[in-house]
Amino acid sequence: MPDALDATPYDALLLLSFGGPEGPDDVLPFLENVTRGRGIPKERLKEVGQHYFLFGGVSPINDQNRALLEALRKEFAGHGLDLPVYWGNRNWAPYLTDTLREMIGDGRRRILVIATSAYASYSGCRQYREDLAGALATLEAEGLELPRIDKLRHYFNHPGFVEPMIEGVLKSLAELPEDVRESAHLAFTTHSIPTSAADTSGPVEGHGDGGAYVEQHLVVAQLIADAVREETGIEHPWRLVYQSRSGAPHIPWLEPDICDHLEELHGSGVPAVVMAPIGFVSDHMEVLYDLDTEAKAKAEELGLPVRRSATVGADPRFAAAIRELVLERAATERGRPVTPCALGALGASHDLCPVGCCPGRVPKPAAAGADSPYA
Ligand SMILES: CC1=C(CCC(=O)O)c2cc3nc(cc4[nH]c(cc5[nH]c(cc1n2)c(C)c5CCC(=O)O)c(CCC(=O)O)c4C)C(CCC(=O)O)=C3C
Ligand SMILES: [Fe+2]
Repeated sequence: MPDALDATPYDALLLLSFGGPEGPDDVLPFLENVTRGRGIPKERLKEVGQHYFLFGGVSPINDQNRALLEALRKEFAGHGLDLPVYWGNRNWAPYLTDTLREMIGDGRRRILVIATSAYASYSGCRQYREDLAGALATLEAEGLELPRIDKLRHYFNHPGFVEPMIEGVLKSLAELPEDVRESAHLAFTTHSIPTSAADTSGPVEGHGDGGAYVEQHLVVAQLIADAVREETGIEHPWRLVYQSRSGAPHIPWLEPDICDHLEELHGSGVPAVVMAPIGFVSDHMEVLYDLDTEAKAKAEELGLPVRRSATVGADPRFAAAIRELVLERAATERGRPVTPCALGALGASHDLCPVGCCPGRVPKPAAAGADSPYA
């Protein structure tokens, strides 16, 4: 089975992430990088800066990515897969452009990218592809010969992403006081985005009514709720809710917010809630602040027992899923027949984002899609 070890034509994997500050002096420059040109109110920025200062100015996302890198290298080595793994970020060091420059220097010509974002949307997909294009433009201007870059498909419905979250929800349920456990609700949370961005997420055919973003999250929520019912015999009511809203208040974003949802559940007599952050790949600031600090404070104020379930982080099953996704895509690129692995109703997502997928407000070049100006 030589295929099992063969990532040809790829000669490197690039873990592409958001980035985050590593100390107090990094916080404001980081926030400026994130929000450049997108009209986020100053008050919101100051407020978000406080979230970071509360944690010593250090975002947990970098250590999460270091752990995932280590898990990936171990997973690849353990399976005899000789594929170097690099790491670059959109908004903080190690910056994507610097990592790509290093990769070119190391002779990498066919790079496969895995983004730490599992779902379709402008913020979760095209923006990563735009930053890839921006980095390629910079390196081209430096006279470097550009590598070819592909991006792995969305993996929200891959068992290696979903199964650790099922286990996490079961664990959180088990941690709730016994007398409220059976009646607990599940609140699946993800990053709120403007409804206009949600409606245009994914390929053009699926636009409208929350688009691929909401549809994909609903599939994951249903998969987890079904698995929990199978395991416990209890049908816990659930809802997809949102967190981390920013932007001007008059622009509609996806709702309800997790804190409003907790209030509503408490008001209608629900005795306990498990918050499951299915929209995120690791326990970064949106999870540690928006859920573990803010939403838990709201729950405490209400006297509502809540637990927050785990994200996949560097779970070995997630590392194995990434190895499988790499080999699957490599085989596809070699023209081999592949049965892509995916759970639930939607099936495997596209390998190549089609033209018009997850458009931004302002058209910009994006790499690793059908509309890429690069090879
Ligand atoms: C869909 C989505 C994901 C999930 C997919 C993915 O993971 O990529 C995500 C992840 C993240 N978002 C993060 C941080 C921030 N996001 C912001 C702002 C925004 N996010 C948005 C969307 C998303 N964001 C949007 C529509 C905005 C508004 C303006 C804009 O379009 O830019 C702002 C500005 C201040 C604020 O308004 O909150 C910050 C600081 C961090 C790092 C956390 C850490 O440091 O540990 C991570 C992983
Ligand atoms: Fe964000």
